[in-house]
Amino acid sequence: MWIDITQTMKKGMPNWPGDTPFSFEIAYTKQQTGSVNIGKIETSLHTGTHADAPFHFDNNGPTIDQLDVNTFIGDCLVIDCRPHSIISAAFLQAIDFQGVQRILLKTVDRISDCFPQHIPIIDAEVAALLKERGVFLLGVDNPSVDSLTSKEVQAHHALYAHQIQIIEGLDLSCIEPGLYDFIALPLKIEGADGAPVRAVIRKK
Ligand SMILES: Nc1ccccc1C(=O)C[C@H](N)C(=O)O
Ligand SMILES: [Zn+2]
Ligand SMILES: [Zn+2]
Repeated sequence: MWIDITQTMKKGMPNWPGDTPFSFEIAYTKQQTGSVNIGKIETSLHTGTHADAPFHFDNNGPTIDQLDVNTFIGDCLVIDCRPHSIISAAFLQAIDFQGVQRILLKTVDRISDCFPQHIPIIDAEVAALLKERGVFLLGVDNPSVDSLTSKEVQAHHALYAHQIQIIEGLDLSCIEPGLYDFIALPLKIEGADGAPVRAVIRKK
């Protein structure tokens, strides 16, 4: 059984302060077209469950359409990080990744209806550890891998420097730690800095 770990995209969903909120409307009704309803959306590409492309924080980095789909399909390990406000390399060092190349960090019991005030930050040293263990995808149940006020976005840069792709805004509310199959494919938007994903996992 596949489990959906995607936030539902809807009006009023949590949004990065000042960024474009998500909206969806029927632009042309069935009555207007005489045949079909046609919806349209407007959204920041960093609202809800999404992948960051390196171009998000590096003008020379690849855009979302240029990332390898194989990164986003395969085994993953869900790790419980709940007591920690800083996710350090020392904490992750002790965890057996079981040869898995994608890890998802669960940092909250359930995701909130509101944009969080504080989120745990990921120590920039984590990137080197993950690289050493063969991990190439890091997913979090937060809007960012860096602090909400960071301008340097060190964790983003460190992860990119170690070829580790980022997924943010997962909903791991009812998910127990452990090994899963994972699929979270970003929409193929040319030149984009990120894209929504539909993220699903299945217990191994
Ligand atoms: N949406 C934004 C609007 C303005 C400034 C930053 C953002 C971000 O999303 C950055 C965040 N560091 C991120 O992890 O993607
Ligand atoms: Zn993002
Ligand atoms: Zn990000």
